[in-house]
Amino acid sequence: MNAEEMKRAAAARAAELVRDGMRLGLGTGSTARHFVAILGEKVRAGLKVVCVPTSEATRLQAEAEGIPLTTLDETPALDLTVDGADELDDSLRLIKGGGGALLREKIVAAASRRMVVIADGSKHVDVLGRFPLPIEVNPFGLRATQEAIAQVLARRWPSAPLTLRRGGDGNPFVTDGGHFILDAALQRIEEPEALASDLVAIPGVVEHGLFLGLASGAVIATEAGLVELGELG
Ligand SMILES: O=C[C@H](O)[C@H](O)[C@H](O)COP(=O)(O)O
Repeated sequence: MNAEEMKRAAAARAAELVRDGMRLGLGTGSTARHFVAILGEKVRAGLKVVCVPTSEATRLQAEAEGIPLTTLDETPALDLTVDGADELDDSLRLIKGGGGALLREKIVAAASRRMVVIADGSKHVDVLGRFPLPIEVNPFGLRATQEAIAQVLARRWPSAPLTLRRGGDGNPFVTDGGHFILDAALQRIEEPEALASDLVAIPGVVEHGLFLGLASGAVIATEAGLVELGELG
């Protein structure tokens, strides 16, 4: 199986968890995209669900698929969110935000009774951190916030690069919420919980890509087949 086939296989397994009447969170990214496509097929075949998308990109795809959408204002509690991840470890701790959707993804995951991660085997790691950690910041005071983050990081990572994410046009990448993203190349995050509390204490930090205690299960597609972590049902 190539990477896309693995993503599709993980998404198809997660789609089996969906029941009539469910309120769903729809993730963002190339893996979640497969889930939304499969869900669209089921909806067109008669499945009744309402869904909250975690990004404008996912909202557009879901609309095109004919999936009924709602908002967290109308539907503040969800049954299940299915989303991809940039990295996950055996304890279902995640790094997310490679596509810049981390803020809405975290709000939606936190509003869901269950969050199931879908990924190909390359995302499953022993220690988080090889994927640069996305940190979403308010554009106001960018440089001051960047320096405050660098000081916090320097306690454990004396020379970790902290880079403002840019789009293809060279301008700063802007999230759906109108914020910027700083990517921290940390390589190994031995204590993600400690780093998470340090980051949220910095004014100007809107959110970070460490998802801790949010995922309840994962479906990981490997060459040898599907591996399930945690609780799916
Ligand atoms: O902001 C993007 C999201 O956190 C994605 O879920 C994550 O980047 C994984 O995306 P993909 O499935 O494309 O690797």
